[in-house]
Amino acid sequence: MYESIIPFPAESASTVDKYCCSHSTSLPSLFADHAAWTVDKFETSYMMCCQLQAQMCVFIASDRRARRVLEIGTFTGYSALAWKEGMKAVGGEVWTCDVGPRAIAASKEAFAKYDPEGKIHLVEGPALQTLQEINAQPFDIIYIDARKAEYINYVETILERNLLAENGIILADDTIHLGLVADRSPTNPHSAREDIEYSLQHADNVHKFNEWAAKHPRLEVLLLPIFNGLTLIKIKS
Ligand SMILES: C[S@@+](CC[C@H](N)C(=O)[O-])C[C@H]1O[C@@H](n2cnc3c(N)ncnc32)[C@H](O)[C@@H]1O
Repeated sequence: MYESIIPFPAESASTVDKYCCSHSTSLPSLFADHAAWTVDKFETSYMMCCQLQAQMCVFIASDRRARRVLEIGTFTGYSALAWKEGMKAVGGEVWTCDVGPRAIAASKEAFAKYDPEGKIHLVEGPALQTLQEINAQPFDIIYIDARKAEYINYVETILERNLLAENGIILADDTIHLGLVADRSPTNPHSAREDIEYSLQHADNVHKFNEWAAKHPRLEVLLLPIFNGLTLIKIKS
């Protein structure tokens, strides 16, 4: 039996990633165009999810026959476009929110170009306010990809306001944060990063969320070591 993470040196990991992308259902060309545009315009383009994760969003949305997705953290709109793509057969809609002026401007530009039908709704403002104010018709998928220190509050508000549809799923991104949630010893190569103080702060916040979610009596939780960590959450029936 293999462990859940098979270690690869960085170069092999990149080759294996490309292999997985090219052996998964391909994305329309707009995704490569938009990713390249984001890399060109944003020094923080690493915040955008990777191609394989976008392929996963498309797959999950279509597999679950989702009609309404709520996304917390738009950035330039790459993952929102993936949710829309996954719901194209049913004409589903995405509500995505961001607070950063540059992200808002960039995603507006992207949605004007790639979503002329207006299936993606950009909500401007802090996520917690959006979660408090958004029309409480339930969502089939809620994707959390914004401020790590607020992940607990996001899920608490989702529960309080019944924002998740019956059999709906919450996906919380970046929940192993470079493995630093579990291992910050020198054996983890990321413990020697230049931005280690910042990364450890992130990891602490994510760790608090992971502990809280795993112990929550109403939640069923699966933390997967894919991408930068992805937690699947559903409400116990
Ligand atoms: C990791 S990026 C999102 C990436 C995007 N989901 C994608 O894959 O293309 C996180 C985004 O969350 C936004 N953000 C951070 N704190 C926020 C908050 N309190 N409310 C709303 N958005 C926030 C940031 O401006 C940033 O654009």
